Amino acid sequence: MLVDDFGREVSGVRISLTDRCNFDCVYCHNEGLGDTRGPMEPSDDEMSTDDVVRFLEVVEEFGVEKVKFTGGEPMLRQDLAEIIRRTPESMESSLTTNGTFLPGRAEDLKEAGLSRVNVSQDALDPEAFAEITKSGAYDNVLEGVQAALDAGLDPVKLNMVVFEHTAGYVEEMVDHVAENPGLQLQLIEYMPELTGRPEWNIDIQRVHDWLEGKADRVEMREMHHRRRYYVGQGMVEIVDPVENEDFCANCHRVRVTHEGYLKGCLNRNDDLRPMGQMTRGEIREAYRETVANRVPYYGEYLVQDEDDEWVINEKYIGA
Ligand SMILES: Nc1nc2c(ncn2[C@@H]2O[C@H](COP(=O)(O)OP(=O)(O)OP(=O)(O)O)[C@@H](O)[C@H]2O)c(=O)[nH]1
Ligand SMILES: C[S@@+](CC[C@H](N)C(=O)[O-])C[C@H]1O[C@@H](n2cnc3c(N)ncnc32)[C@H](O)[C@@H]1O
Ligand code: SF4
Ligand code: SF4
Repeated sequence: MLVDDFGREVSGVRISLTDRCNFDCVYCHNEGLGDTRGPMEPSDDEMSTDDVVRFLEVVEEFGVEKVKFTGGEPMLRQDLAEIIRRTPESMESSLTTNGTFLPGRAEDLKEAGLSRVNVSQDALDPEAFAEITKSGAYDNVLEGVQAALDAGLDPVKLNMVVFEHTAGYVEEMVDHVAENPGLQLQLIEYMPELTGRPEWNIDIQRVHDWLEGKADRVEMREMHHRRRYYVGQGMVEIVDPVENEDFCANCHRVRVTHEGYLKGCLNRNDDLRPMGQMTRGEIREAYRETVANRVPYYGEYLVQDEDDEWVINEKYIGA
């Protein structure tokens, strides 16, 4: 496994398969690429099936153990099951989706080798859901979650971004997973730096404190040192990257954009390496360079000045 200059092994890759989406969530960071999504129109800049598979075969040589498929909405790719089927057997594959296309397709994905799925569901209330996603697909998403459970995808994680529009629904969502075996919940800290709406922010520490009092047991996950709270039959994990040096110090994934650009960090677009029509040997080299240039975003790329403000480390200005 390759290790970067900060001692972080790269054990996983996170691949955005498309920037297209059938939703228009008010907070969407689109995996760091800004709002370039068009609803359903076909796109000619996406990696082909073969490009994705070739990349996975190369990183398998470096001992990468896990791949996460995301987007945009990755299930808009009709070749998703084929990609999963052709993913090297040694790698665990998981998917992050808005869930709308899971009914009727979850079983195929499971059969193709998908291990588990994360479904974005920000509330148990259709009106709040519609306001956030700009879609009327609430029932469809619930059906998608059930289809994933029925297909035996395990676990099925619900992703909920904690921000102004959803804060009032956190308790209900925690109770929901506590009562439903097979479901887990990820409470994701809202990232304002990629959306430009700081006023929607909620202090995630308040949620940690509340869960600490409610949980039967608390664990720390190796990746990102995320805290996991066990409540009833469910597990609630907090994903809190913002201004969190410990989170970045334990970041073990390289990312790939839908056009096939390697990228060392979600929050940075100044280290992109296009794989384009590269040969396997060239991809190998580009991957090595990406890992070699990885830096923890908070704590190294951004550092705190004397007023505790996060500013770009001088080393990286103009680099
Ligand atoms: N800044 C930052 N945010 C991340 C990172 N990983 C996940 N997130 C945030 O968490 C969201 C949900 O991630 P998911 O795609 O569900 O996957 P995950 O939670 O990272 O992975 P698993 O728990 O292993 O399924 C992402 O879209 C980001 O908003 C990371 O490395 N850095
Ligand atoms: C970009 S989406 C891509 C996959 C799929 N379309 C979905 O919604 O699950 C991946 C995850 O990013 C989260 N996300 C998007 N914008 C965010 C933001 N500004 N802050 C925190 N999480 C965000 C979403 O809630 C979703 O769980
Ligand atoms: S469903 Fe996912 S990709 Fe689509 S707008 Fe919402 S968060 Fe973004
Ligand atoms: S370095 Fe930090 S911000 Fe960048 S991807 Fe890793 S955890 Fe996220």
